[in-house]
Amino acid sequence: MLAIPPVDLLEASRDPESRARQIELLDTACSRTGYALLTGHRIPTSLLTELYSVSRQFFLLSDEEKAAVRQPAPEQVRGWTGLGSEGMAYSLDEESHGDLKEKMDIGPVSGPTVGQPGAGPMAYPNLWPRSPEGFRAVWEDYYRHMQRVGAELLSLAAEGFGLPSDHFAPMFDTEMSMLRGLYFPPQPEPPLAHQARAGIHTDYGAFTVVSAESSPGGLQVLDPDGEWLEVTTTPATLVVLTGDLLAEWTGDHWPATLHRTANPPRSVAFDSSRLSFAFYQHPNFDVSVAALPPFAASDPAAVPDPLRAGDHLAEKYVRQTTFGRRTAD
Ligand SMILES: O=C(O)CCC(=O)C(=O)O
Ligand SMILES: [Fe+2]
Repeated sequence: MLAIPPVDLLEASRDPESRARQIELLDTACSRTGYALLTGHRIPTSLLTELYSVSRQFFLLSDEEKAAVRQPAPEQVRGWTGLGSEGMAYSLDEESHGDLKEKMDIGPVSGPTVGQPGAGPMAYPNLWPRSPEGFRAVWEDYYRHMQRVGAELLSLAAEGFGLPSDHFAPMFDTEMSMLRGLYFPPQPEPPLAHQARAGIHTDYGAFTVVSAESSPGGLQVLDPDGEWLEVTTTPATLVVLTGDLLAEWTGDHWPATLHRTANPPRSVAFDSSRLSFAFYQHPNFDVSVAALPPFAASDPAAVPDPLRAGDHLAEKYVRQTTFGRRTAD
């Protein structure tokens, strides 16, 4: 398959013709390969350097120190969990051993969802580590950039679907997006059978925007022929994946991307660690998600019940964090 050029957000803001070209690239990438590379995102290199630096320092603290910000409950997706604590594949009802990763999650950094349980089970306040210094400021700054990049992607998507540029904006005005830092440590011992750095899954929201180191044992997507394709990541070339809600909105014109994080080859596994940052773009808790007009079935009997975004997200996260349970209790 021919490589699809990256979507360039600077080009998309240049003039109508350049914008149309970027919209077409996004549509081709999302519909054919399930992911797009993204440049022109205007995230300062210095911020990316700081993000990787404070995050590596955090993950290299002892487990006792990191436990001060441990995730409090399965449906409260905030804070740190250690190696083997969750299994992404359980979100698809696939059994696996726990993923060989540590993770740290934050949600919105400002706005009405922060700390308001009434806004849904995922609207919990963030948990901030005391060390390293500067962690919170850097993560908040990066989160805001991700919100902006995510909003720009939704505008391009809407225009590509023949809808007004701001079609999605009201559905994201109290969004519940999430930023997850992932640390995949070296593997001195061989993994168990069916144990990956992150098991096979689709992401649950709208777009996922990933920045990651290009070390061995990285992101792979399943292509339509059933082949696992390596996705080349670097901190500054972002990777955009389409999640479950975009698949619903587009009637699978943009299928939710099946992906996983592979283990490093044994020959380099002893000293091969990897950092990755996934921003999961989630709408407001109570948004009803159904096929948009260009994709809606013409036969009313074929129209499925709309999905409530918050219910879908909460259910998936609980399965992922409890190795398959469907409710938090
Ligand atoms: O390893 C990565 O870069 C992405 C991991 C992933 O897909 C996820 O945690 O949702
Ligand atoms: Fe993912």
